[in-house]
Amino acid sequence: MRSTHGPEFVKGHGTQNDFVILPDPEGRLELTERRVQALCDRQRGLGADGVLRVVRAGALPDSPADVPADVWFMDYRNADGSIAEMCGNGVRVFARYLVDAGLAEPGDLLVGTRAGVRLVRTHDDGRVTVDMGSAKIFGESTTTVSGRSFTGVAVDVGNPHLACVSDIDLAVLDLATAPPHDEHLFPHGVNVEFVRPLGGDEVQMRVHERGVGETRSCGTGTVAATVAALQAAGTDTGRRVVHIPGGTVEVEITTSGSTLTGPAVLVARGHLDRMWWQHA
Ligand SMILES: N[C@@H](CCC[C@H](N)C(=O)O)C(=O)O
Repeated sequence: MRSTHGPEFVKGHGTQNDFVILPDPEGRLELTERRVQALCDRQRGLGADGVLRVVRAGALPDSPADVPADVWFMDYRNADGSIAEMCGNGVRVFARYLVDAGLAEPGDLLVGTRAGVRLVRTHDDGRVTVDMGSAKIFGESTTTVSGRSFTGVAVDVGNPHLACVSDIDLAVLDLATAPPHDEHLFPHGVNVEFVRPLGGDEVQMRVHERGVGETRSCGTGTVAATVAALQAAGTDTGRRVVHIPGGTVEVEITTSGSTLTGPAVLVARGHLDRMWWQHA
């Protein structure tokens, strides 16, 4: 009987921001927009917020010049098939996969992304810390959700964010559709965070992700939310514990950069059906 096995996959999540991981060291998979959409579809596919292809940087024709060829590269795609520069929850899950698969030693390792190389540290308790680089404010903007208008800061975390701090009950927001954004400030779209300070160093956040919709967590979004919450508190460095619908992460902003710490979980592994993959 002919094998029905198609490409190998692993399913994982970081605070319930979930991913299909596709090991493809030599970059042989034809990962089209339609295939990414099919994989992420929660009815006709495996279901996920995004896809993480595991490929050597040197095997990817469009990998950034500053990523060494032998580094494992996180080729990240949103559920709608679009490419994004960076994914903070994805990097943690990606690192967990590398260690689990024996492709990297536990502890410190490097991951290539379209936003540059990131230093990642896996911990024995299942958490992973990512050096997220410097998160830069590049403007101020507004959006409207559920008839309420919000002002926020535009933050570059490798990818673009609008992080809006307010005291309103986040549960009342309808994030079923994308909040409108300023096309001039965000010509390639934007991830939008709604952030509520809870007192002390804790904040609550909900997010609408570019190319996905509302997700239960967004790692780069939690960094943007922390930058915005710190600014609202009159400072530009510090730490925040960010509560998202899918769990809790910790973010630290320093004068030179930022770190994100949170869980990374591998859930299942298997093979896609060969016929399904061919027709996806
Ligand atoms: N979920 C991610 C962000 C994924 C990319 C984002 N949707 C974009 O298009 O920029 C995270 O954890 O950071």
